[in-house]
Amino acid sequence: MTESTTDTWDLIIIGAGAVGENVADYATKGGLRTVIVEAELVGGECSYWACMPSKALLRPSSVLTAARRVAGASAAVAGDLDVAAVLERRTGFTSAWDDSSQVSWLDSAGIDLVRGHGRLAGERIVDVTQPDGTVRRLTATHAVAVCTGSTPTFPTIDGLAEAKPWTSREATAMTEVPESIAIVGGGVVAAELATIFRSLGAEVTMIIRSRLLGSLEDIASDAVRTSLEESGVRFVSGSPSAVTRGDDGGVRIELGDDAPAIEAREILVATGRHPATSDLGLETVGVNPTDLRVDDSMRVAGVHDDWLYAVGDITGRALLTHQGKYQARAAGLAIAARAAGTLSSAPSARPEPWSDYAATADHEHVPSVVFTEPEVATVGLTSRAAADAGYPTRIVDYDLGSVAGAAVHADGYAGTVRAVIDTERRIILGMTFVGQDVSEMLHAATIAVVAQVPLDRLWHAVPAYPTMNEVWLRILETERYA
Ligand SMILES: Cc1cc2nc3c(=O)[nH]c(=O)nc-3n(C[C@H](O)[C@H](O)[C@H](O)COP(=O)(O)OP(=O)(O)OC[C@H]3O[C@@H](n4cnc5c(N)ncnc54)[C@H](O)[C@@H]3O)c2cc1C
Ligand SMILES: NC(=O)c1ccc[n+]([C@@H]2O[C@H](COP(=O)([O-])OP(=O)(O)OC[C@H]3O[C@@H](n4cnc5c(N)ncnc54)[C@H](O)[C@@H]3O)[C@@H](O)[C@H]2O)c1
Repeated sequence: MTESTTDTWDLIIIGAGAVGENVADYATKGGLRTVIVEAELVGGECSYWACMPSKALLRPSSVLTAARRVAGASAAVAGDLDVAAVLERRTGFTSAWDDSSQVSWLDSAGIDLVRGHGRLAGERIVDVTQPDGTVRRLTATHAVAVCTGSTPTFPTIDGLAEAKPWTSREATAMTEVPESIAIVGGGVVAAELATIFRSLGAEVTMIIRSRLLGSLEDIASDAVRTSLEESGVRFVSGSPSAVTRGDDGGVRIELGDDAPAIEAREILVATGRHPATSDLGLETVGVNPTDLRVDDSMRVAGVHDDWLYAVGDITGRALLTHQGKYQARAAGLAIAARAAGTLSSAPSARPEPWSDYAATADHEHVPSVVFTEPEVATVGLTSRAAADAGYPTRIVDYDLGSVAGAAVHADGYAGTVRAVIDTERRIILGMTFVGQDVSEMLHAATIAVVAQVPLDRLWHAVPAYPTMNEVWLRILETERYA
């Protein structure tokens, strides 16, 4: 990539994760001259330490499990996973933590790159501390977008920092599988990594202080916990009070209250993430780093002249790559349209909901997949969230295993589908699918939920036989007749 000599652009973006890249792409297509500032690798967390390597590590064991569930195929897979090959395939997905191909993409998309740590230093000004220590001042004529992601949250536990705990970064980049690992936390990161470590042969202990995957429907969290337990994962209730790393290199974790201590080779902390707003200079432009608020075009509230945007994990709205990229499309288009004068820049002018300039679906229409065994695919509101929001609801559950397509898919297929129905408007507010390979069934539900397709029209969306999607018909029949 050729080094740019200018220091002024229409739009400056801090953070070249998937989200920053998409803001840049859409704004550039809208005619803006755009630069992106990146402190580590272009591509961000998802490409190198999150979505891609974790899913690459999970896939081999799902394929093996799937083959073992089909008589006739199972005999052909007598062996175990080839751990070295699994790790090597993972490394391929991260391009061995080399971002050259993503840098080439920036170049081809006409987006400039400045490497270094970016900090706001006043209105539309970003100071970049470059790898050689020099500071380069960049100025934006229209807008700055902060897309710096999120960082792991560490609980206060005596000795934790000294014990050098793993986070999802060390886990997804591991070169050897530890013989045992204790995982603190019961969210998505913990559940997916427990699945990975167990499938690769580690002894796994999960230390959870509340229900596993507690934000999901109980049908999902119960199924994943049962499956992890059946695979040999040990569950311990509580939260660590102290951790020490011994001379043998292993860790000892105290839980307090006379509970027996846990010993393992490594401790992995997966207790949530928080917006990466520290050392970003937000306070120089009057924004409290712990209270960053955006409208649906991702414009930061309370900034003089309304030139600052925040997009992706940094907003804490939905810590998911696809949702951050969706916000990025809205923000990139809104920034370009405001620069062109085709969209109002007035602080009071909120973008029209469901327009190109608004990330409206963030509020009640977010899809996500937990890639455990079984998989959990969800969109929209859970039954609890729908009730809390005051919607009149009915829950309709259906046994996915009793659908003909599922019986063909895997012998003894086990799974459940839950629809949360708004009984007044007769639309689906949320859906949860639990079972093998349900991730690929999610998008039909996303369309139904986002488009608010009436149940009586969904009746005419005929699922092909014999596929697992026939569960849609069963859900609608149950809603009508049961
Ligand atoms: C283990 C794990 C697995 C996940 N799996 C999935 C999944 O399967 N599907 C899914 O949708 N989501 C998944 N996620 C969530 C997903 O990774 C995030 O939602 C996504 O990466 C957020 O993108 P982002 O661009 O906002 O932030 P990031 O990807 O974190 O990018 C931010 C970028 O900003 C840079 N940066 C930060 N501060 C500065 C600064 N001051 N100056 C310059 N550069 C800076 C960083 O180096 C980084 O490159 C997973 C997360 C984890 C932890
Ligand atoms: N497949 C995916 O899409 C995927 C995969 C991984 C991560 N993510 C995203 O990353 C985000 C972060 O995930 P996460 O799992 O790190 O966070 P989380 O907020 O989902 O879960 C944190 C867990 O840690 C527990 N916890 C917190 N403090 C604790 C303590 N002191 N002791 C014991 N337990 C404690 C909480 O009870 C909770 O179970 C998620 O919101 C998710 O959107 C998505």
